[in-house]
Amino acid sequence: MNWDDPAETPERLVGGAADREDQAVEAALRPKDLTEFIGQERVRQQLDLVLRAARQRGATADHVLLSGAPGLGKTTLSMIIAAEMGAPIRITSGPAIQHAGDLAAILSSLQEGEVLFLDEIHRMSRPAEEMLYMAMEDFRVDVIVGKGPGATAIPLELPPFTLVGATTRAGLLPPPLRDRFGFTAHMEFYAPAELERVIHRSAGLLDVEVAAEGAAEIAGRSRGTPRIANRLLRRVRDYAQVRADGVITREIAAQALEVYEVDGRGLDRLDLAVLRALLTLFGGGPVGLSTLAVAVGEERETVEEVAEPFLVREGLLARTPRGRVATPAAWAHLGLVAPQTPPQPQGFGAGGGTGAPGTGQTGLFGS
Ligand SMILES: Nc1ncnc2c1ncn2[C@@H]1O[C@H](COP(=O)(O)OP(=O)(O)OP(=O)(O)O)[C@@H](O)[C@H]1O
Repeated sequence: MNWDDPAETPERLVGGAADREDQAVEAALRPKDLTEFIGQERVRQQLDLVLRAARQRGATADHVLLSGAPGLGKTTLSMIIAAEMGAPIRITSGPAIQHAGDLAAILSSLQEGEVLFLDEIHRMSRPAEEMLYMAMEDFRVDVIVGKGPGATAIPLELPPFTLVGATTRAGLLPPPLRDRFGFTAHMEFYAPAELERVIHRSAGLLDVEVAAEGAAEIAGRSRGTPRIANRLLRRVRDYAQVRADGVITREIAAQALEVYEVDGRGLDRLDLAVLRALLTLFGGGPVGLSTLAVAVGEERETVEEVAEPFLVREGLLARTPRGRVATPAAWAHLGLVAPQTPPQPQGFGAGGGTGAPGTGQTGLFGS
């Protein structure tokens, strides 16, 4: 199962990728200029300078690369760049550009100064990527006409434009592409206080009354991600409307998120299942990834790519050469006591094993 695919997992409240409802409502919640954009102070200041300077020179802004996890505001920032430059914006993504011709068609139809937002730029095809090098540097592309020995390259001049590339994996970009961006910004996860501001702002726009402690309660469960904060806010709003008087207090937020199975730290059912298995079935590890996945009844990739990154980030789980290991914080979070002497690994290498030792899986994961 792909937990970040909205079609497959509409119920995953703490996934970073946008689900259908997010896509429908996000436009209304997006900050429209840099002053409205919350947090990311350094990125904001640097970008402000880049854009102001370009405006003063009457020039098109330099190409911008934004990297960071899903839902941190890369699309929002690209729209703000266009708005600040008074320029139109064209939005596309790496997977949508599979042939160089697809890119040539987009580039040749850009207006002067237009912002081209290329999401998931690391997923573009190689020929398109190579075409982009020249377009970014010289505002020119060579369109190849014909095939084989008779093929000819016809140079095509482009109007100056600003490419805003977004990627969740800056390390995957080939250096020649990375080097062609004049400004690169890495977006960090948001501090709880910043997420509280995001929640108050969104609550205002959605016409929902939220108390300071209610916003703090939601912020603490939002995994440092504005998209998740906005999504949890909408679910808590539903609960407050149906079960209370519509006002989001700390109690209402906590009760609502318990119903939706998002715990006080933002862990959901899958995260907790992985952690609980690691602690109760394997004494805190080390245990191989495949064994852990079997124990929670999930694919290895799901555990590795969906649950683990947040558990590692939160300091609850460590990946070691001998397998996955729970940290003291994990024991504390589940209210369990770590065994005095860590049990010896029972033959589960990092590459996998065959299943939980003797304890069986039905009690914990049978439902
Ligand atoms: N700094 C911020 N201040 C206020 N709201 C924000 C901020 N950053 C993001 N948001 C909100 O979070 C939502 C998601 O942001 P956005 O779509 O820009 O994320 P993204 O990084 O482009 O995600 P993806 O990588 O999935 O495309 C937006 O609707 C926006 O309202």
